[in-house]
Amino acid sequence: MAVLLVVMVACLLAFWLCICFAMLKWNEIRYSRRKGLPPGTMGWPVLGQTTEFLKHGPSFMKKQRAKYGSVFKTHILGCPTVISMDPELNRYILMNEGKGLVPGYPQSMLDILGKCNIAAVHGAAHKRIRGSLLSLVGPLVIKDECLPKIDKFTRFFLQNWHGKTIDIQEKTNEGRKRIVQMLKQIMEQRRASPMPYDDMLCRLLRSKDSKYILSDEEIIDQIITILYSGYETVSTTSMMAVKYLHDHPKALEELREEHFAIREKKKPGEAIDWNDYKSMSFTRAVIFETSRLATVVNGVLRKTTEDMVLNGFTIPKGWRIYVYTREINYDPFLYPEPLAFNPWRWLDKNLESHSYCFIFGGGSRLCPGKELGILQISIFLHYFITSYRWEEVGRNEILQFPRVEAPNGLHQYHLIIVQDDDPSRKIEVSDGFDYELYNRNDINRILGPEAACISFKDSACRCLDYLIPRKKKYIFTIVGEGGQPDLCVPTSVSHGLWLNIHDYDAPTQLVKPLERNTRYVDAIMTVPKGTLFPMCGMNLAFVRELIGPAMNFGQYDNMWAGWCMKEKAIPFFQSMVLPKVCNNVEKCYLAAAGEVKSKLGELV
Ligand code: HEM
Repeated sequence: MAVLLVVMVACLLAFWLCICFAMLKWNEIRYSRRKGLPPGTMGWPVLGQTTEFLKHGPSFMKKQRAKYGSVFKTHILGCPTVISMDPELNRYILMNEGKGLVPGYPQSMLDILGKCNIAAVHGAAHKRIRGSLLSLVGPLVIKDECLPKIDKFTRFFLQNWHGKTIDIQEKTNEGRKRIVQMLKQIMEQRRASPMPYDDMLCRLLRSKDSKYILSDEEIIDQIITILYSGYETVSTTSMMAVKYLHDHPKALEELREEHFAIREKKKPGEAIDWNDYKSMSFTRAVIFETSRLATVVNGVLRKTTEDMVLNGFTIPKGWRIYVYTREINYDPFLYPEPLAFNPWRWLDKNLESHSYCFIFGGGSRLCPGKELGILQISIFLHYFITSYRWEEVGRNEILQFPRVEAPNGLHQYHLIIVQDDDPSRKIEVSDGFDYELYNRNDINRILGPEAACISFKDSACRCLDYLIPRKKKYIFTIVGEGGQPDLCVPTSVSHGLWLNIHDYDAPTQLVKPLERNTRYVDAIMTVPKGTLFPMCGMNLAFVRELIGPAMNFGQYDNMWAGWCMKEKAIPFFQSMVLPKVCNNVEKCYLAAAGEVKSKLGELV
């Protein structure tokens, strides 16, 4: 019987492998009928290599380049695509739009930005929309109109950041429909109002230049494009600049000198003017180095409108070309020691304008918001570094692909603070912590009649933490005046032993996460898997996923109140019957732990 089963499984596996192989082969043959295509593989039918591309990003690109050279074919994001990592060809494509090339951005992006947006149009329509956009954000306008507003806004925005944890790259995700509706309403109000508003929308509505009079639909798409294109690039570059400056004190020191020199010439509260901005040469260098090293834009997309011969390969009509410019940012010939953050290299002005600097694109689609973006980041850095010293909280993960992102913002902790004394007293928590505060009244309200399981005569109220469902992998409990649990090595449970541990209060612990006592007492104890280990719930850290609901604290008041609370847990314990073989305490514990894990696991 077992042999038959093995044979059947092997046959099924072989059949499945044959199908996969046939599908891959069929997809390759389908495309190989076309002559002159670049080398490369098209992956699976329909899906192509999208999964590998999105999962591995830059390393996928490098691997393919090692196999096939700087120009190769693939199938990503629903479209047959030629990827060019060849600087010369990239430059040619950017400079020669119109000769069989148009923007090739995915439909999903065009759906957000609208069919009149700048990336959806080409030829004369592109010239007109781009001209209108430059009349809003071009260098002349930003000097006279944008700078004073950006200065005022940034000063206001940066007020009261003292002691706070800030997510500079805060995420916003508004649906197009809502924005369109809002813009339509505002446009109606503006038209009906005699008030002279002084902003981009108003200038679009009352454009005096007949070349740039846009329809309502075009105005809406133009505004959404500005919001979309200018938001993420500027916020991500600002976030990364703050990160790099934090990691490179010499660069920060030089930047501070530049900005304090500007402030010294000014009265307190006086705004930045154009000359001040123009004197910020090291700031500009920091912004360029940040954009290069972080590579906020990996490349741009184009589409062929006819069969084209590029670098000796024929690219069929309708194929996408991913002009992948990321690698050029790390070219050691252009940027010696390319992985080092070295803003000083940009003080040589020729670097900004060299032929292969594609940080802001190139050719007829060179970023029209380039100077506006640099101005916004410069003003932000000015007020930020002249007003604050800052500390990075924890070791934050930075994702590089498909977009540069700090997925957890600049927070590391989410605090559940349980106040166990008089609930009429209000605990003051400093600004900037990501926290929830509960007192006895809150616990009574949340748990209703079952709140009795949390005693306020002792310290059991801290166990409320475990009852609040959330998807955190680690739980740390720190008692007000207590020690410091430590999860700096892979650990399932770590317990503050109150031995030579800093006697900090909890908030101090949080702001000094790296401060550790080196005089550890050699008191390591190995607890075998599956053994019940009684311990106190204070100053404890554990991996929630690993420990599960079988966590049990030795003292009565530290018993995990969750056991009593969950409606499912009560009947479970009432009806639990252990097998007869459990004839000693240890066997009973183990059997009970097994039952808990299998039947109450879902409660974690
Ligand atoms: C650090 C900041 C920025 C970076 C790194 C950046 C980068 C780029 C790049 C690489 C392109 C070329 C796209 C292509 O060729 O298809 C581009 C185009 C564009 N950018 Fe920016 N950008 C930044 C800031 C801004 C800002 C603040 C705005 C706001 C107005 C803006 C608006 C646009 C628009 C509308 C286009 C399309 C131009 C066209 O198709 O003619 N960008 N940007």
